[in-house]
Amino acid sequence: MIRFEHVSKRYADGTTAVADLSFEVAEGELVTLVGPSGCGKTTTMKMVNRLIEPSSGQIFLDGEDIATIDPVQLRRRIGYVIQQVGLFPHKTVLENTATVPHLLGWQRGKAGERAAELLDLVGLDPSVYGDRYPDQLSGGQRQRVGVARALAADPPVLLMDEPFGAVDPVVREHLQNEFLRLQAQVRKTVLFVTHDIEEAVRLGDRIAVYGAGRIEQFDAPAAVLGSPATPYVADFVGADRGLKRLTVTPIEPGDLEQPPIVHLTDPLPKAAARLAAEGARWAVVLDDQDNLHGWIVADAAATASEGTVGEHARRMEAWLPVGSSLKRAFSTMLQHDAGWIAVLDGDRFLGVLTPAKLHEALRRSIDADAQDIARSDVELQTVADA
Ligand SMILES: Nc1ncnc2c1ncn2[C@@H]1O[C@H](COP(=O)(O)OP(=O)(O)OP(=O)(O)O)[C@@H](O)[C@H]1O
Repeated sequence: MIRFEHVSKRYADGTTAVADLSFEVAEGELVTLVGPSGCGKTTTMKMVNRLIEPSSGQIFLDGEDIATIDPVQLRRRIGYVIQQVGLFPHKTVLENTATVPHLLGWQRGKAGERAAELLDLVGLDPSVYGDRYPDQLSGGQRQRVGVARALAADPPVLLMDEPFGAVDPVVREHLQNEFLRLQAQVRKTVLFVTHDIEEAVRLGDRIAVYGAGRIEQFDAPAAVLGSPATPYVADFVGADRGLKRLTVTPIEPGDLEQPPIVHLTDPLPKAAARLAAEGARWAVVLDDQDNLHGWIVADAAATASEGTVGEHARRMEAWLPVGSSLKRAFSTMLQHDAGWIAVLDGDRFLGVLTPAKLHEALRRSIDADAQDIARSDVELQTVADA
């Protein structure tokens, strides 16, 4: 969808911002460009919508050399979101969102409808926020309007330059998650600039790690974290790779423990006997449809001689869908101050993740990586020997 072929940019003062870049972003793929300040990320991005012209090389959009496309026409095919958002202060949120459809000459009503639809999509109720002005919004809400505006004319490509850079870490994580959900729906081809490796790992289908003016590694997040291509990447990714692996390692059914299970309608003595027989201190409580309700502790079950489990069960709020990252599991545990969390497949209870199991899963993931690295070393050695 977007292809760079030997692209370089030298500014008038002699600064080489990027040199000989070649890479490709597939349709519907989200590629993050990550690297320290001044390494050429923004220059790369601005060459795609021709805010900056390359000194040499070619960039193709859907097979077409963008140098041959009129810049105004080109920019209509490309949504652009920047950190400063750049909303018009004297226009309402709805008018701001409808900017591009207006420029494209859409009927007023149609443009307004589209803008409202987009605001809804980014989680802003148009009936609440549509008539507000940008200074009546929080920083996070302004960023959402920026994303809605970039998507309004339904461009196939989205360029995002540190779009969540100016908000605090909690709002940032929120916006990242919302954006991932949104991207799963709209499947745009996205180039996303960030200097934050965590953000790059969380959002990117693939990551381009920039050194000074060049890409040091272009790979899937797990590969960048697990087998950095150069010492520079290893250094940039950081020494705490184990922690970062939390982000890319999913909870798998095999990671889960199976505690005793009782049902809401079970008589208490029966549940108590079950717990005693298994030597368990607590059991998971399911409802009649086998959906998660909560848990019951052995003491509560043993001291009451009548009634049902439902009368003594506690609700369980700490749960996650299977496949969620270990990082989410960890933060859910902390947030609920829970010693374990329930893992579900849809509504179906699969088992529980405990801190010990979480640690095991993390170890497994790091070890698998180490083996991968060892294997690729061996392969390189074999090639060198041949
Ligand atoms: N108009 C310009 N004239 C001269 N040099 C420039 C110009 N714009 C950028 N540069 C230089 O080109 C290099 C790459 O800049 P660029 O903005 O692409 O980096 P970046 O990776 O996006 O950095 P940051 O994360 O700080 O935004 C830097 O050394 C910068 O100083």
